[in-house]
Formats: sequence, C-alpha cells, structure tokens
Amino acid sequence: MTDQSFLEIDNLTKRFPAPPGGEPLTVFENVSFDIAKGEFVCIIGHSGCGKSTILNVLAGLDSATSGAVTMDGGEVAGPSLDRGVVFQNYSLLPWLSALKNVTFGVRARHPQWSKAQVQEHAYKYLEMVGLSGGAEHRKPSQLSGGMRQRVSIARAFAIHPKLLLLDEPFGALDALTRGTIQDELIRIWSGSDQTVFMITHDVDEAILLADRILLMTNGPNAQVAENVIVDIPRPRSRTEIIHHEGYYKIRNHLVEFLAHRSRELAGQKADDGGRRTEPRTVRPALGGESEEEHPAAETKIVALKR
Ligand SMILES: Nc1ncnc2c1ncn2[C@@H]1O[C@H](COP(=O)(O)OP(=O)(O)OP(=O)(O)O)[C@@H](O)[C@H]1O
Repeated sequence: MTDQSFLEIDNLTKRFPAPPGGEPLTVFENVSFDIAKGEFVCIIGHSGCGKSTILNVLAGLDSATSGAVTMDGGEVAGPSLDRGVVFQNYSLLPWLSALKNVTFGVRARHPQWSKAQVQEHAYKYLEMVGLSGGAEHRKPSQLSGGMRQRVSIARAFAIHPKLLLLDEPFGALDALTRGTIQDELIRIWSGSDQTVFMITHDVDEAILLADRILLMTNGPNAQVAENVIVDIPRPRSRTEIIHHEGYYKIRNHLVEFLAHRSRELAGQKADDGGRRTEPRTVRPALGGESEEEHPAAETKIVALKR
C-alpha cells in the first residue's frame, strides 16, 4: 500500500462452486488495484465480467473467495455508513416515502441532529436531484423508475460517505436528467474529499467523469487489464470535452478494448505466482500506448479536480 492509497484491493478472486453436474465458475481472479483518496474511478467491462461483484465486495455486502479489501487501513468486512451505494435497481425501502428513505440514513449518520436539521438536510439533497413539489412524500411504488433512482442517489449523497459506490446509477434516467445529475455528482465530489468508484457501460460518461478508467476483460477468469488515465483537465463540460485533443484518443482506446481486446485477453489465468499484479497504465491522450508504472500518487489526477 502506498502512502496515498485510501482503498486497496488485493488479489481479489471470486469463485462459485459447481452446480450439480456443472463446473465451478471463477468470475474474476487476482484483481489488484489501489484508489487514492479523492479519486474518481470508473470501471468498464462487458456484462458478466464481475463489476457488480467487485463493487459489492468493496461495499462489504458480498465477500470474495480470496483476497482482501482495505479502506483507510482497515479491512472491509461488512457494510458501513462510510460507504454509500447506489444500485441500478434503486433498492429503496418500499414502505417509506422518498423523504423518509433519505432521512433514514441521515438520522443514522447524525444521531445528534434535531428532526428539523435531518429534514432540512434531506430536502437539500432531494431538491438537488430534482425531486420536490410533493413528489418527496410519495412512496417508491408511486414514483417513476427515474424518480426512484434519483431518491436512491439523494440517499447515498446525503450521508456524505467517504466512498461512493455507484453501480450504473444513471442507466435508467432520461438524457436530460442524466446530464443534470452527472453535473451535480461532479459538483459534490469536487467540493469534498470523497472517493468515487463507479460502474458504467457508457464510455462517454466515463471520460466526462473519471480521473481514470479500469478496463476488465471478459469473464470467466476476468482480469482488470488496464488502468486508463483520463488526461483531460477539469472542470470538464459535456459540450466542450469532445473538442479536447485527447478525447477521441481515449474514446477510441476504450472502444477498441471493448470491441476486441476484452475478448482476446479473456480467460487468461493470472500467471503471477500469487504476487500482487496491478493493471498496466495507459495514457492515450498523451500519445497512444504510453505505458508506465502505476504509483497511486502519480495517477491521482485530483490536482485537476478543482
Ligand atoms: N450466486 C451465483 N452463482 C453462480 N454465479 C453467479 C452468482 N451470482 C453471480 N454469478 C455470476 O457472476 C458473474 C458476474 O456477475 P456480476 O453481476 O458481478 O457481473 P457484471 O459485470 O456486473 O454484469 P452486468 O454488467 O451485466 O451488471 C456472472 O457471470 C454471474 O452469472
């Protein structure tokens, strides 16, 4: 672990035992990477390679077959208010209103706050995601899918976790809302020392938001093959970023990986004798395949953050 790393993922492997008459499944194997405090890291890979499983292990909601995750020097061994999760399928408490879904977490985070303080804080985040004017009193079943997802995002942001874990959080949103909430996410993240780990299938979203993008090969035996640095300064705007000279270099690199190399590299068992092997670092915007070691301090593009 370097001085800078806040989250350390060490030789993580996930295997499922063989079903009757079948073979055991190794979803991913010996996955190792670090995330520095304040970084925004996206992970991309084809369906089934194990992205959600990794995210759930980081959240403490699932356990790996072997390997370890440490955050702030302590082992992750269960859920914590220091880690906020937004899932694809919102996972709200169905018997509570949108507002109460948010206040529930805020109260747990700040037990000393008055009811008015908790409500005010929850309203702030519900308004931020565009939910007010009465919608906040409705139960999840009375909200659209996009509205439910916004409640879920407000709930995670409102507890100010040290680590935000986002599993395709914007997938169900229309393009306009998606853009607004992406902007809000960046605004909140830039003004804090929060660290974000986000799954997305959208390469443009990843380039807009991330400091770096981890690329996974196809499963089974998936690996995190590359650590792609997004060398585009912040603040970034969705209309201007496409004119940055590095934009299409990064985009083409990601698309090429997803179209070809994710498959070509798939199924290669890690032949590292159990050593910790980090993904190779690539900086497409700085000229093609430039490669270098991955010291967390170096890749911490947080200097570009504000
Ligand atoms: N309980 C289980 N038993 C056996 N296999 C499982 C179990 N749970 C998940 N898997 C398998 O683990 C693999 C990884 O699933 P995971 O949801 O982490 O992938 P993903 O990359 O997030 O996919 P997607 O992009 O579609 O959400 C899949 O092949 C899935 O079928």
